[in-house]
Amino acid sequence: MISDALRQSLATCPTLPSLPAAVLKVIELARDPDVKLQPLVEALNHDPALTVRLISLANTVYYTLGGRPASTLREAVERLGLEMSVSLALGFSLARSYGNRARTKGLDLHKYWQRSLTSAIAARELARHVPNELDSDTIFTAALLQDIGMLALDAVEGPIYADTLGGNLQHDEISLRERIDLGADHTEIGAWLAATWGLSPLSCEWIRYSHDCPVNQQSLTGGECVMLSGRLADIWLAPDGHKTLAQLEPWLGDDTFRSELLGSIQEQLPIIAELFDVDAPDRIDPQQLLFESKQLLLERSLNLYERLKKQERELAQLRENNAKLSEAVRFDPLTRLFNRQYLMQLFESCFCEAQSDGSRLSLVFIDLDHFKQINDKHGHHFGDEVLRAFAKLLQGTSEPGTIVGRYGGEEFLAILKNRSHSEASAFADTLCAKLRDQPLVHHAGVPVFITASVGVVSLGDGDFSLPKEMIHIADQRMYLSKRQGRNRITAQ
Ligand SMILES: Nc1nc2c(ncn2[C@@H]2O[C@H](COP(=O)(O)OP(=O)(O)OP(=O)(O)O)[C@@H](O)[C@H]2O)c(=O)[nH]1
Repeated sequence: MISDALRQSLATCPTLPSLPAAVLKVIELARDPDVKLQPLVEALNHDPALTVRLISLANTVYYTLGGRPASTLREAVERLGLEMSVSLALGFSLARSYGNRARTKGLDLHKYWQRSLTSAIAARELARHVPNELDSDTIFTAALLQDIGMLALDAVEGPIYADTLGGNLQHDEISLRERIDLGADHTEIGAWLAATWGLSPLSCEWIRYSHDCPVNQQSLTGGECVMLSGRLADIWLAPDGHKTLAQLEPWLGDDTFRSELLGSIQEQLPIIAELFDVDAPDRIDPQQLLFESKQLLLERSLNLYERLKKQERELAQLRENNAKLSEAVRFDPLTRLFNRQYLMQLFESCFCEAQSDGSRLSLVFIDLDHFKQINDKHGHHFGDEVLRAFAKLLQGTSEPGTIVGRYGGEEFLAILKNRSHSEASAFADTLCAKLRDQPLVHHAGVPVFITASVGVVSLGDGDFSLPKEMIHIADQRMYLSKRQGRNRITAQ
């Protein structure tokens, strides 16, 4: 949005880009859909300089196409087409009134006109090359005037605008700086100016959105041809043209299309530039530029591929860490059985389930006997080995569905879902029998037998209202086994 203050300055600025009466008349006439050629030619005839230029443009190779040269303005306008004639009359008079010489500070007018003309040609050529039927002459006008707001800002804000433009900015960066420094960018001002001259609403809209990014990749609209035109012009005017070309890749079709497009823009540049008294931008080598832009895109996609691979590796690592973390949350690192915390969670849910559906539930509390002696006698490391061996035995003795885990140091729990008290006692018997029958481990080739004190409890043994009450009873029964001499099972 243009601020009121800026709008006021624009409205009263005496040096704002302006059009001679003849051109304003021509614009007004051209807006009439039934416009006749004669009054338009008459209006243009009031400006001899314009007349000469329009005739000379109509006689360039581009428009003559082998026919006889145009000698009158009428013939020239017929050949150029109405919209094109209006557009050129407009451009000529602006260039004439505003000059195009390079200045030391602020807007470089020569560069300005080079970009405007290149954009206009680029937009028109693009419109001609895309399959859609587009009004290439109106597109030419909008592209030619897309930066006209820069002339206006230069006239209104002189020194401030010179600072805004300082620092060798890219064109997109200029728009951004204008919005920051002046509250509006030159496309807004340009559209406003074009409207005051009576240009069609469509032309004003295309100027306003000329610096946006096109949405369609398959079939460009007129406005989108204008949007791409300034960027196409930058292929000639900004450094690293191949980078600009690479950025335009999504909209410019295949290599043949691109090569033809660049070739035809390049062909017309000197003709139009000469008419506007501007040096044509340095020639580019379309093939070389296409090659470099393809190389760049290839490099980028390789980099992208590398980055993708790196991200995939990071994701895999993250997943692995996550899995380790969730394992650490559930498992005891020494025995690989469930740890106490997770065991309690499981037991609580088994307890609640059994309470609610009346199913059976039993608990076996196991404490290895004289474990301190094992450590003291053979070392802590050997003690660890014993704990691992017992965990393996416990797991091997359990039926599928029995939950076993390490409750603490040398204490273990077995949760037997849907198992009666006698079934749990039988399980404890089998376990203790195994311990008695075979050595759990060997130390230096010598068999080491371990025994355990066990407590068994079932849900039906008491009026348990909390899971911890049942564990407490199992623990007490295990202690009873200890007190009664160890290596035994207490189930009552
Ligand atoms: N090697 C090893 N020892 C452990 C581990 N956790 C606990 N302990 C040891 O287990 C021993 C338990 O000793 P106590 O509580 O006195 O029990 P105990 O020697 O088995 O005697 P009773 O239970 O009365 O038969 C302590 O020496 C702890 O250091 C472990 O992860 N590895």
